[in-house]
Amino acid sequence: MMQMIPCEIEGPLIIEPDVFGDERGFFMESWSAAKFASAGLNPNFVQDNHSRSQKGVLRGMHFQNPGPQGKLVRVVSGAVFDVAVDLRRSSPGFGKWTGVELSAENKRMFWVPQGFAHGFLTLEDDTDFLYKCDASYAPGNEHSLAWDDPEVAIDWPTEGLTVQLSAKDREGLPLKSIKAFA
Ligand SMILES: Cc1cn([C@H]2C[C@H](O)[C@@H](COP(=O)(O)OP(=O)(O)O[C@H]3O[C@@H](C)C(=O)[C@@H](O)[C@H]3O)O2)c(=O)[nH]c1=O
Repeated sequence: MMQMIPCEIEGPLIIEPDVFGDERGFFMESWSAAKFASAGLNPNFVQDNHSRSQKGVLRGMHFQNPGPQGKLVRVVSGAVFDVAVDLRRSSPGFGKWTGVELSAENKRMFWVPQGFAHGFLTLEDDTDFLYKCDASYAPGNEHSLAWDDPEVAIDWPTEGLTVQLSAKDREGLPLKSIKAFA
C-alpha cells in the first residue's frame, strides 16, 4: 500500500509508494487519484513542472496568494531537502516548517497543500525535481518567504554547500511582512 505519513503540522503528507522491483528495473505509481481520495484529498491537477538544479541551489520559499497551489513533489535524479511552511494564520502550525529528504533513491514524495510556502535545497548535482500543481502558475500572485527568516528558523542541511539563490529569492520577505492566508 502507498503509505501517506502525516507531519507535525496538519496538512502536508510524506508519501511512500510501493516500489515493485524485478529483473527489468522497477515500477511504481507516482500519482493515484483513488489513493489520494481515500486520504480525503481530491486535488485537481492542472500543471506538471520539471526543474533541474546543481548541488547547493535553494529554490524557495514560494507561494501564490491569491491563487494558492497544492503541490505533489518528487525527485527522479539526485536528492533534495524539501520544506513546507504553514502560512495559514488560523492554523496552530502558522509559521512552523516541516522538512523531508526526497531522492531518486528513496522515491519518497511530498504533498504540500494550498496555504503553505514551499522550497527545497539540492543536495546533489543534476537533481531533477518533478511536481504536479492543482492551480496554474500566476506570476503576478507569486511571493517569496525568506528561506533564512530567523522567525521560521528552517534547519537547512547547508553544511559543506554554497547556497545559490535566484535574484527573486534573495529578496524574500520575513514571515511578519508576507501576504499570509486567512
Ligand atoms: C514556476 C514557473 C516558472 N515559469 C518560468 C518563469 C521564469 O522565467 C522561469 C523560472 O521561474 P522561477 O525562478 O520562479 O522557478 P523556481 O524558482 O524553480 O520556482 C518554483 O520553485 C519551487 C520551490 C516551487 O514550489 C514552484 O511552485 C515554483 O515557485 O520559469 C513558468 O513559465 N511557469 C511556472 O509555473
